[in-house]
Amino acid sequence: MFKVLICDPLSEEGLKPLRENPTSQVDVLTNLSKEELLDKVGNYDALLVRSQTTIDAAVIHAATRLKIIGRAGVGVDNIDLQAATEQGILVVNAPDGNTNSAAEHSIAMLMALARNIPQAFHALKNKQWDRKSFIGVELKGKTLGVIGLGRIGAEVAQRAKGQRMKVVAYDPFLTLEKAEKLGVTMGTVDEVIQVADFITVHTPLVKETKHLLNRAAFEKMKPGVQLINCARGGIIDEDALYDAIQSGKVAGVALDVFEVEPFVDHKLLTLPQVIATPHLGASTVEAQEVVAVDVCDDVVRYFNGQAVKNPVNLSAVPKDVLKKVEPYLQLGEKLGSFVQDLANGLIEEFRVVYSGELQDIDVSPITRNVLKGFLRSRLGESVNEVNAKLFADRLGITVIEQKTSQTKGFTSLITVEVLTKAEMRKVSGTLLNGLGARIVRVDEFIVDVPLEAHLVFIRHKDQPGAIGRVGMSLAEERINIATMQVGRAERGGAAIMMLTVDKHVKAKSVEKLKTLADIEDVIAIEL
Ligand SMILES: NC(=O)C1=CN([C@@H]2O[C@H](COP(=O)(O)OP(=O)(O)OC[C@H]3O[C@@H](n4cnc5c(N)ncnc54)[C@H](O)[C@@H]3O)[C@@H](O)[C@H]2O)C=CC1
Ligand SMILES: O=C(O)C(=O)COP(=O)(O)O
Repeated sequence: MFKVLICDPLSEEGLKPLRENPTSQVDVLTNLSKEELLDKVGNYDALLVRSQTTIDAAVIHAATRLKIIGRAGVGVDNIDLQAATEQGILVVNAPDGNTNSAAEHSIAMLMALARNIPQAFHALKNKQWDRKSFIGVELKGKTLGVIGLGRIGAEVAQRAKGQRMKVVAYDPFLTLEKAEKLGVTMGTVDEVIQVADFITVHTPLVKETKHLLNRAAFEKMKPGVQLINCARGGIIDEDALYDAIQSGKVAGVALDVFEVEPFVDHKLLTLPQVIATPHLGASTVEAQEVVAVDVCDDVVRYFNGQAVKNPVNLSAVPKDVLKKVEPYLQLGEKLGSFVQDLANGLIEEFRVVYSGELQDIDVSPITRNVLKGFLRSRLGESVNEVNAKLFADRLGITVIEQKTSQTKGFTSLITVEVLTKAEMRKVSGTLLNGLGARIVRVDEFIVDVPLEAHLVFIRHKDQPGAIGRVGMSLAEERINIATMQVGRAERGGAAIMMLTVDKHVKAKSVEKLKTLADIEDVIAIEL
């Protein structure tokens, strides 16, 4: 059973994946004060929010059993991602569900701004039939500057072209190919703001975009420019904006987002040139349903042990790739755990080699699981796929992911190699059709062993009686052998036994096995 706390209003329809999941308990507690949130968050495994609840480091530190934070929307600037990652908390969002709604809202704001619709309506409500004060401008033939041409920016650009506007855009991460496909002219931020009649921003709020439109930027803009911000408060410097409106440089502004939200009183709203909505870009029935379904789906996937679709603090993997790597996640974790039991001493290098059908796809989710399995045995349960790489970095372990065309006859093969000052240990595994996860090689020995809970790895001399003595010794401890594989490098030389047994082999039984003639090393492995 996992407990989910929902802190901001989410679509009830969208909560179905969670409500229908028999192993989840959902508590909807909106409008909690910071103190109440700090007090309650420690009881939950999952936390779902929109933009209103701030998940800062204090909340994360109080969230001692939290495993996943779901942001039912795009922007994660209200979540301390660094603190979440360090604590091994996965953050997921819903990046696609509200694109259309946010783009439509931006266009609605653009048109309302150009034709003074809110101001005119307000006058009418105040019983004034005033046609002179609200003469607008046409969009046709005007230039729209789009800053940030991602999902929403691109949709806005396309719609603006439908209004016969010219579109120029700035986005440092956009390929020319995509810009060409959208039929948009790209430029630097200065080039864009110098030619635009209307400017709309669609970037995330990050260090680089904080006050991107500041006093210096306003000076470069055309006199009478109009601005739209349906992305994040803080991309436009509100104090500089206020002054630019007062000076007449900026003729109109449409704002859906603000530097501090929520508020009831804002100095920008005292100006007649400013129209505004209270962060409504994503507030449609359709968007809310989809974003809630998307985060709830990911939460359920997470607790079912499946890879999530929209991770924020892990690299995202496309759906078709996820489908291919998913069956290997558990194999990866078990191989990591296995090789940890084999290797002694300070680890210098940790290499995961992929071949066969894994050769051409993004295997990073598997590598994270291998590393998690490996580090968990050393550092405990606090290690997970979210923070495994961070822990490896801190331990000075170099993690290398490698691909090779050498399949050794398997459809796919994962080999984990661990290099310490003293030795190099390696183990290879695969998924065999109908037989599940198998270990197929340990160091230089070929084996075929199911990856089961209790394993015993024995190095011995290839001499008559060695196998029998091991069997007898385990029988005396009432440990039943389920399967046994024997391999040797050469007749009479170094050899190994790989046993799967029905119960945990305790340290004293391992020590007893080590005293037997021709037995060189014994390792009990728990997966
Ligand atoms: N008002 C509302 O209710 C909503 C607001 N949003 C906000 O809209 C923004 C954009 O969302 P999406 O388009 O879905 O995100 P996205 O990630 O698809 O697009 C963001 C774009 O900004 C670009 N970018 C990043 N740094 C930049 C920089 N320094 N200068 C210029 N461009 C830069 C990226 O390359 C990317 O193309 C986010 O801040 C999001 O939080 C999203 C949905 C609803
Ligand atoms: O998705 C986003 O980034 C938004 O800004 C939407 O915010 P909301 O979920 O409506 O509080």
